[in-house]
Amino acid sequence: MTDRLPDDTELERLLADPEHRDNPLLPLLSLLLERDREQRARLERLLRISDCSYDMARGQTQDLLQQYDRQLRRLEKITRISDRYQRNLLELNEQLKKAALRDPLTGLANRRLLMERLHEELERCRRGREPFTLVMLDADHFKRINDAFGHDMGDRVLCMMADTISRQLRDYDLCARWGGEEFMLLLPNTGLEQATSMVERVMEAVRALRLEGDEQIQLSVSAGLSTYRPDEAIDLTIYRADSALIRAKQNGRDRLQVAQR
Ligand SMILES: Nc1nc2c(ncn2[C@@H]2O[C@H](COP(=O)(O)OP(=O)(O)OP(=O)(O)O)[C@@H](O)[C@H]2O)c(=O)[nH]1
Repeated sequence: MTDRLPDDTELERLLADPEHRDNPLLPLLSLLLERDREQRARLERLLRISDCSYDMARGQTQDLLQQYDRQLRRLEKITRISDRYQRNLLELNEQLKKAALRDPLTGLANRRLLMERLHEELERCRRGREPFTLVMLDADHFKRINDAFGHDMGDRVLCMMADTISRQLRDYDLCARWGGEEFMLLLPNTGLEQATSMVERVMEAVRALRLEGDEQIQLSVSAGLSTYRPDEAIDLTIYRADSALIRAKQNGRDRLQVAQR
């Protein structure tokens, strides 16, 4: 007798063999064979179903992983965009802040920045530092430049003047555009004598400026100086510098005048 189980065909052949026709177990064995077939068929079906659901589950997992990857890439992109956007906003904010404190034509400090710096200087003076000097500068006969060469050339001359004046100053001085063709210098820690020689240097530099295409035009500025008196209102210092400037103009222009006491 062999260990191997007979397969279906062999079993059928045995059961159909006339030799076993009278065997009382024949109907039972036929039934058992039938049941066995059914059980195997059921088992195969179950295995197929389980393979199928495994494939489905694997497919779904891959789909989810791909979706997750896509979301991750999208998120990275959004983060990059938002970082860039924030950086742009910060830069824009900085530029706006700067623009709010600068004169758009000459790039000099505007009145607002000047007033901020003046208040800082007042604080320093209150803490016992040397006083500062204010200088009001005004281009002489500027209307003639505009009339003779046009407003655009007038603008260029103002920029040249702004640049020339600024170059004569120290790092901690400030040159602001006060109005039209008027500039204000804030010279911290500077008494009248030192301020006077600085302004003479500024005036000399302006005189040396030449307009392209017209070497004959003589540019000049008039100046009014006033040194801050401890505890006075800043408006008063400005007023005295302005009055000195008016006198410089009245006295013939291209000169500096020191504020009277
Ligand atoms: N091109 C140009 N001209 C300006 C600007 N701001 C003011 N001005 C001109 O500057 C001139 C100032 O004229 P005035 O106040 O009569 O003074 P001025 O001709 O300089 O004469 P004095 O100050 O008395 O020496 C005017 O013609 C203004 O139009 C500017 O931003 N650009």
